[in-house]
Amino acid sequence: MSGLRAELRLRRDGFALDVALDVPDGEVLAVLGPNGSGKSTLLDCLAGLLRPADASIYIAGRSVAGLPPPERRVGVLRQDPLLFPHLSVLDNVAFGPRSRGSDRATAREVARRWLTEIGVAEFADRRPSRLSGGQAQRVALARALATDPTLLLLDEPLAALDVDAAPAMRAALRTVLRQRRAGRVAVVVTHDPLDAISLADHVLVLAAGRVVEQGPTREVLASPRTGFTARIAGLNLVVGEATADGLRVDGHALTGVLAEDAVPGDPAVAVFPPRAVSVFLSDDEPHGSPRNTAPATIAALEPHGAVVRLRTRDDRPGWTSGIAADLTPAAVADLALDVGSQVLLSVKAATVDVHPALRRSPAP
Ligand SMILES: Nc1ncnc2c1ncn2[C@@H]1O[C@H](COP(=O)(O)OP(=O)(O)OP(=O)(O)O)[C@@H](O)[C@H]1O
Repeated sequence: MSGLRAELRLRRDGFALDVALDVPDGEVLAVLGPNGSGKSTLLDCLAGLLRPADASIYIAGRSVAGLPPPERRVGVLRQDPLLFPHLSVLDNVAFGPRSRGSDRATAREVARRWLTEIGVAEFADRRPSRLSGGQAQRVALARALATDPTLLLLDEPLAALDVDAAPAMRAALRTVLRQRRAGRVAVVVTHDPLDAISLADHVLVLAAGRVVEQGPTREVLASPRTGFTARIAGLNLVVGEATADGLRVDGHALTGVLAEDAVPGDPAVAVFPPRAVSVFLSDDEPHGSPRNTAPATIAALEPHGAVVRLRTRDDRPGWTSGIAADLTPAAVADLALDVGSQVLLSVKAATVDVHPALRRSPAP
């Protein structure tokens, strides 16, 4: 048995955590949930900082529930990089392999390799006080990886970074987590559905200490069953392959804005909000951007606050399958829309963000 498998029950005044999870080897789980839902508590249990009596945790087939943190082979990255101020960047990263028995030269070689991998090798000789917050956080990621953890725990690794520093860290996380390295599972706590989409194979949503949703990332975020997930997701997600100017889905093009690290030919996901989708009758002249206009069939029309949310059937090739669009009640009446109506959907290219996505099957 490999991967991560855990069943945890913990009680403390006014709060109970009750979670079962199972992450296959090499894969990434994103943990989402409102404040106070138990995300950090879950990570602390996995790391061994909390050791509830009622727990079974298997990492790579090894039972670790009774083990203290250093014996679990778990790497942890928190919002605060917590680097040793008196050591150079290189020695901060070499510290893990050193304490696991590597000699100094080998530990430094491992450290250098990870610093290079994460793109921060140029800071090897600096003290942490001379790093920006974003650089320090990337060094902390290299430090967590240099211990060769079988479980990598990331607790909101982007939350403390400002908007300028976050992209480099996000790219570093994508590089590392997309390797889908055999013998390693990663669990990342995040508030950002885009990070869940681009980093994680599976999503687990916690509410008040319990799992309220769990499953493949795209399924959970595309068909949210709870209000919380709907609020954080609430976006159209179209999976395909990146092109030079957008996404290709089943041979059909969707023009959009490519994220910096999206590579044409690689798996990608296009993301756009329901309010960015315009709806026309099939026999109307196409409006908006003709490039992103394609036919769809209405599957459902439901009130959604002040608007009507339309969903399309997911039975045709291309990007218009299973899409949500928000319309005013007046527009629904004007167009005489009903379930089964044939319509044209149009979405402006500028509102379609194309992000790298994970490959469907793990790398060999
Ligand atoms: N050291 C502690 N002792 C007692 N209760 C705690 C402690 N830390 C957290 N709690 C409580 O445990 C519950 C879960 O907290 P936890 O920090 O795991 O949630 P979270 O989902 O990580 O929240 P956030 O998104 O705000 O970080 C909360 O009710 C919190 O008040």
